[in-house]
Amino acid sequence: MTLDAATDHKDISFAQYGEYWREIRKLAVIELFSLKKVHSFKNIREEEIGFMVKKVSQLSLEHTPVDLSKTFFSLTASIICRVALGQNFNESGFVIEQDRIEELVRDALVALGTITCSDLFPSGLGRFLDWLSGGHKSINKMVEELDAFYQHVIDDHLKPEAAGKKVVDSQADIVALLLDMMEKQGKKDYFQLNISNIKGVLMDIFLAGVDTGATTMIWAMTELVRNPRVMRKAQEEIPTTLGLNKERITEEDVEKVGYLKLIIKETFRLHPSVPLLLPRETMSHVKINGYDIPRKTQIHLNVWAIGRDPKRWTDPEEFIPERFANSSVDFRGQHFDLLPFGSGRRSCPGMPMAVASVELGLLSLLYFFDWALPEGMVSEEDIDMEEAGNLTIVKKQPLLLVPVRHH
Ligand code: HEM
Repeated sequence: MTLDAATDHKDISFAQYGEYWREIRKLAVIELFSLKKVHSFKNIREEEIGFMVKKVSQLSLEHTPVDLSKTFFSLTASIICRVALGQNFNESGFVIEQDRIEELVRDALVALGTITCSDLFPSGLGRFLDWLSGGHKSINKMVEELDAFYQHVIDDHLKPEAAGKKVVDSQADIVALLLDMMEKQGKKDYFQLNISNIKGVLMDIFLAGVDTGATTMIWAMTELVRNPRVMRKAQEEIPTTLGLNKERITEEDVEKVGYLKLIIKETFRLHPSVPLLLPRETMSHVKINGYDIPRKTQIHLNVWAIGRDPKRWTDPEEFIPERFANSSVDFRGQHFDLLPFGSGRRSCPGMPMAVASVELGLLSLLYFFDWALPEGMVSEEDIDMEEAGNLTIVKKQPLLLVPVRHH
């Protein structure tokens, strides 16, 4: 389900539908993803990353490899659960296991990225073939489970005792904000935010926010261990800038460490987590590079290939963060050579939130630990770089590294 699917209003016209969608997106961008809002969740990010460092520290005593893929997924799922739902995995009474949420998010993304028979044959034939293959059953089951989870969280927010947690509190979570918007909305005839819309927005935030952030951190750490020169340079700069006596890293610290920002840009270039962005549809006939593209053609933009295009980048397959040192190229949607968050009206509204978590997460792991290859792996070249997925691209094999706490 996407924001588009968040409306039950089946009897509205195409124009009204567009207007309806724009309203939800506008609300989301202004109310949920503004810089002020992102800043208000700073404590949550810092606290969750503190928990992650603590867990990795405990594991470092055993001198055994840590599954960083799992660690990063748990981190982003915990942050999104707190920011969006006000649900803290570290507190008791959580209605669904953290592992199960991660599993559902992964399965839902695979299902969304899979071309079904109904996509190819939108008539009854496609639906019949899907029914025969049984694929729709598992998707329905997954959506039902997530739906029940969101409903539970919404019911919790509607309880009288939750009233104190309302939006007066600058840290109110996204469900509280959406319920507040619903309560205060005016009476436009076709745009009425309802509970289904709220679940749709939550579904979008979950599917868009958990996997992408984790994937970016996994690839960044993978590239760092595969490129010891870059890792050394980062690990020299960090203590020189921040000193050695910090008990925890804050978002203010991130601003002081310039090389880390270049590393993250380089990771976005080589490993954009949504390699084909979201599909677009042409509104009218257009000609691009001499090719005729008819109206209503679905378009996929391959930002993965653009990031590796030798006409645009020197040594495109190499991980060289310095290429951005004296360059104005940025990933915020203005430079078409680097589009990990897309561009234009459908670009990622969660970008500031995502970048804040990725920077802080990586900086904390680099500040407190050195990272060694697991036993049996002789050189960095042994690290598997195979990619998997469809809508989002993950590292196929989990990233296993041994943390060595250095201060
Ligand atoms: C490093 C992490 C992230 C990356 C690389 C990323 C990337 C993207 C991309 C490429 C798109 C499609 C843009 C387009 O087609 O032009 C997108 C959409 C979206 N992202 Fe992100 N994203 C990240 C994190 C997040 C987070 C943390 C959230 C929410 C908290 C989020 C919320 C969304 C939403 C709601 C959409 C759909 C917007 C729409 O339908 O118009 N993203 N993201």
